[in-house]
Amino acid sequence: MKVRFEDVSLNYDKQKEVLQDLSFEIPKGKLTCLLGPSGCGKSTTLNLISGLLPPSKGRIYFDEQDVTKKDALGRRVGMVFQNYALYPHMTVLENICFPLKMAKVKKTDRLKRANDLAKLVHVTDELAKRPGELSGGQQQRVAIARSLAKSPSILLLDEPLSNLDARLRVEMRDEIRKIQLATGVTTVFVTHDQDEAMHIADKIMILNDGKIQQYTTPNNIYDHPSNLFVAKFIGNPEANVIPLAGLESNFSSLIPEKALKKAISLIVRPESIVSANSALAALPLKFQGQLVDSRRFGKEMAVKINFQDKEILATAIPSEDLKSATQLLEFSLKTTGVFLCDQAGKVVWSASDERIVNDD
Ligand SMILES: Nc1ncnc2c1ncn2[C@@H]1O[C@H](COP(=O)(O)OP(=O)(O)OP(=O)(O)O)[C@@H](O)[C@H]1O
Repeated sequence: MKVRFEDVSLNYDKQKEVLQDLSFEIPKGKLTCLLGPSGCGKSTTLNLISGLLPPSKGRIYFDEQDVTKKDALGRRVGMVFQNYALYPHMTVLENICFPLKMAKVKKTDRLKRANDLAKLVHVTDELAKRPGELSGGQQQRVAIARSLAKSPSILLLDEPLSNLDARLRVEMRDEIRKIQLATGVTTVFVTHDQDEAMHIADKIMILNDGKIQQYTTPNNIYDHPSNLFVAKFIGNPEANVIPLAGLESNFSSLIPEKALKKAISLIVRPESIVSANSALAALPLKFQGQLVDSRRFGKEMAVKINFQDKEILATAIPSEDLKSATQLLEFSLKTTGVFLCDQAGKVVWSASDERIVNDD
């Protein structure tokens, strides 16, 4: 089932619009992540899809059917929340069966379905236990099985992994992806964790302040951010932002004049700064900066450089190229992860495709 929003707005208090004129389509059978900082409107968007909240304006479609006025039950969505919301007095089997019991599905049929789902989410050995006897990860598996029991049209997951420890998060993240691929259910997954979204999603919608910043594949988001917000929000450590004033002449042979005129900042990912003599230095640019600090964390390097009176971070300069504590470092840039943006934060040039993006 695909989901379509047409100019959807929402306010909770009839004053400030928490979401403003959202129009987008969530593709059928794919996993889409809603990603953004706290308060950007992710859960509100999810609740509009589920029917728990009616929009203040606009229309919502499931395939071609207008569901704007339908409630959550009528939309047949499955929901999983971060706190699992399992019934503590019921066994795992009873929890998974519960939605089917409410729907008056025959006992033999619901037991078969529950057993099939338990197998899918790997909780077959826990069926007789109560939620209190399970780990967080196991509880979340049961919650997912329960939400899938009635073959929902869409599965909605609201920060489902945030109560789990780091290792379990990664394990469950991969597990959810496998379950989604095995069932083919259209899934919307809310997270504020970019790593989670990058690993699990077919498409990522980045929200900020109630507006869509960019909506595309994880690789596109990383390689071709549409604006400064996305470029800084995605990528860890964060991209460096350097004022372009005084550097324009370095770029004049590389960049069309029109783009250069508009550009005010250079955005460079830390891994895109390389030693000038490196074979990876793909752009015909050379800069000098003062080494401020360097640290190695296992396979990772963190080199701080004072450049244009600003401290920037480089993670791809090898320790062999660092000779003295305060040396002048000559560095260059890779073609990937290098962008120019204008006053409004819009990316107007991207080194990786050497074309003007957003040329209007
Ligand atoms: N029931 C409500 N009444 C009034 N304002 C609300 C309500 N729920 C959310 N908001 C406001 O709407 C905005 C979006 O909230 P929402 O919960 O959708 O954000 P979010 O991106 O899911 O945040 P988080 O990651 O912190 O859960 C926030 O400014 C929030 O304060």
